[in-house]
Amino acid sequence: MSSLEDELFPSTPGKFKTDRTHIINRHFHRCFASTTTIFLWALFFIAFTASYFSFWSFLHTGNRYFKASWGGIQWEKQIRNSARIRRPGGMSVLVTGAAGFVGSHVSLALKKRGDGVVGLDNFNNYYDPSLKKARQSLLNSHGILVVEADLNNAGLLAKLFDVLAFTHVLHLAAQAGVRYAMENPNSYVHSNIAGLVALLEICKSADPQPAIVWASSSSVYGLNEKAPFSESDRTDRPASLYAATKKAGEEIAHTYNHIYGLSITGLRFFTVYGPWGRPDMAYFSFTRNILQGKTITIYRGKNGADLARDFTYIDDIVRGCLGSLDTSGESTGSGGKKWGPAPYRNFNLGNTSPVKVPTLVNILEKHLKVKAKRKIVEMPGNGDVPFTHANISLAQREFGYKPTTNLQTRLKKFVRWYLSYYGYTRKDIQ
Ligand SMILES: O=C(O)[C@H]1O[C@H](OP(=O)(O)OP(=O)(O)OC[C@H]2O[C@@H](n3ccc(=O)[nH]c3=O)[C@H](O)[C@@H]2O)[C@H](O)[C@@H](O)[C@@H]1O
Repeated sequence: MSSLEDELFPSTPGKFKTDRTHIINRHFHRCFASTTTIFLWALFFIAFTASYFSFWSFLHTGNRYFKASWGGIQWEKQIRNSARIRRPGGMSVLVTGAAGFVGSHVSLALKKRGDGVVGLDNFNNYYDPSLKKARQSLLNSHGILVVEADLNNAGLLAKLFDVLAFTHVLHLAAQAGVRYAMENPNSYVHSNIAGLVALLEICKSADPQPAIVWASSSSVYGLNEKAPFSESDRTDRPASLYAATKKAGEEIAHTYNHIYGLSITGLRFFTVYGPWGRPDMAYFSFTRNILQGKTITIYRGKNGADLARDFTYIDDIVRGCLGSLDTSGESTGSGGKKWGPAPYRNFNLGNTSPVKVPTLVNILEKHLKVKAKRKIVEMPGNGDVPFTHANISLAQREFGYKPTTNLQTRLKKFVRWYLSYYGYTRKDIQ
């Protein structure tokens, strides 16, 4: 069977080569006999080389232009439409990780109140990309464009800021997940370190510079035992590479604030849950396994102590993100210099009431009306911390952050979404 490769190359290369050598030699000597001919040949050679190179360079740039999922007049128009501000004093926000759990929720909330939003997401397959695509469709239906690209694509980032002077960047794109860091450490460095620096480099050079709000994590408290966790507590003992990259992110952010005058706010999210959530998280995977009759593994800490998390509902997190954006203050740099100090802030966004993991399972059982098959195992040394507990008074003081929801009632909302999204009917769970 002939393949494309067969068509590009002769099936028996060099077959006639020896037979034709003497004829070629005779032609060669005749042609190069006079200096005029040599001169003409030289001209021909130069012309040929020049057109060869310009042809390849055309192909290269042409390819980029035609194949890229971004760029072009139409694309720029879509960006401007998506970022159009529809309220007085509104903002135009670049949301990275817009097809993610928190990103999609905040993008919608911004759009609904009249701010302009452009999303960016690399749609990686850390978890089912079809869920990310579904979130993207939802955003599209509300007039939000989500550009598919990686943070490390400096050309694209530069182009975005070329097309639009974003007033704010909400940076939520990251390699998430505490335990996966042992499997794929490089993905954390790629997104949470290199990607963050790539973004800050563009923001620092933008004129005007945007204000930045970004997702840090409660995991930066690591082995901290003092409860509840306050922003002034130690964060120099991370328990996972994930936490270490988030902590490094806070230090990197500080550097860009200090040198270039970027206004930067880090949000330490505490185990966020809710509809359209992340399938890798415990509340989500427990739900899936319970419904499928599979055993769930519940980790237990030292001396049989239950693990606990300050589970925080997505709506509270959205309010926290909006509050942070609204109070972010201005960046003070341009042309690689800063003209005065700019805000540098870190806030806990938690719920202030930790819940034990077995209690989370009890609540799910109640809403799902299915008994879980539980397997209790000792917490493996894979980056987990025994508990998290947020002190949120700083965020409360700065922008009135006040979590209003409890796990019991809000998990019901998640379960309802889960059942409908995955096509369960009432009959399936009775
Ligand atoms: O708040 C945070 O800082 C972090 O919250 C979550 O991390 P985590 O709290 O570990 O959330 P889950 O993976 O949902 O785990 C919740 C609890 O369930 C436990 N768990 C998890 C999985 C499992 O199979 N069994 C189990 O008992 C974990 O040990 C943990 O105590 C997110 O995955 C991180 O991206 C985020 O930064």
